[in-house]
Amino acid sequence: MTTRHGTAPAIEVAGLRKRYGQKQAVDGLDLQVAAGEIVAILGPNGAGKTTTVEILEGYRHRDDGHVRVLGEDPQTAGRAWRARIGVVLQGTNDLAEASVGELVRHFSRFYPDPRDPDEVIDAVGLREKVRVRARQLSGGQRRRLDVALGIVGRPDLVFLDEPTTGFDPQARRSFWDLVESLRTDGTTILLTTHYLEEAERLADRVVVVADGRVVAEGTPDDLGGRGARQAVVRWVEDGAVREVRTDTPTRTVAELAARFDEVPELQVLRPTLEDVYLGLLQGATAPAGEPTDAKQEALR
Ligand SMILES: Nc1ncnc2c1ncn2[C@@H]1O[C@H](COP(=O)(O)OP(=O)(O)OP(=O)(O)O)[C@@H](O)[C@H]1O
Repeated sequence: MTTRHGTAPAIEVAGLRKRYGQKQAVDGLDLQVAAGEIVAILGPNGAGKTTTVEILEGYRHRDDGHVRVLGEDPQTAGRAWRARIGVVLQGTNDLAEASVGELVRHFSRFYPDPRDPDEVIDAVGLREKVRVRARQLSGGQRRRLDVALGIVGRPDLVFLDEPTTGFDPQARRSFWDLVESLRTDGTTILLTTHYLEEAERLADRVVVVADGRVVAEGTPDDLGGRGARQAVVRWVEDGAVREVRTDTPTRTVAELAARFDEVPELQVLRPTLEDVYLGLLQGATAPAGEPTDAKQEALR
């Protein structure tokens, strides 16, 4: 992959481990992120996502494993390294008396080649709030400010830990546009999210973590063999639901179209990323819309 920072991986993690007391939060996690790539880490609550991200950001020490972020060990990396990293902290309350405009301008001064603070404020949709104090913002607006502070330094690598939690749908869409523009700039992004649609929309690659380990990874289209799954064509005939599982749904639909004027209640179902994700977590995957055995019996 050719980016403004060459071809060295942005993140390399092998055998990462972290324990809190009796809890093995990260248990042999491996991860590679190429420069310019957008990777989404998915996983249930408590899977070890935030712990991993905090270790990569240099905010938490690991017990074991190899970690390199932009070529350096985050535990020992210095200020020049930190200036290349964009961190979106979760709900910090420091500086809450300062206004949006003051904060973004203030943070921009810490970096050698910052983005224009006004452009960043526009990009996160806070233009109308530029004179409002941080503590007077709503939860979603506060989160957008956190994102602004994370990207104003024009970082090479941005960590986004659940960036759109608390966003309304419109704010989420404009945030996705913002991530797309960071992608165009060649920024590497590691994000964690519980929104499958967000991962599907933004990520080049999805990594599923459970119990502190990677259990699956792939592109959003191919995760868990999703692309190779058969489609289910379903329709109603003689008052009963009929369905066919097939690799060639277009042909099936064409055959049905030849028999009916309009195929009653025609549906073509593919497994969604959420179906595949939930299936992976259960250790067994099921195609979308696949009836349970009992329901299938009833359909026959
Ligand atoms: N500072 C801490 N002290 C003790 N245990 C912790 C600490 N931080 C996290 N844990 C535990 O480690 C495990 C992993 O937590 P982590 O926050 O990394 O998970 P997560 O995947 O980010 O979860 P979520 O989706 O809920 O944010 C959990 O069981 C959590 O309770």
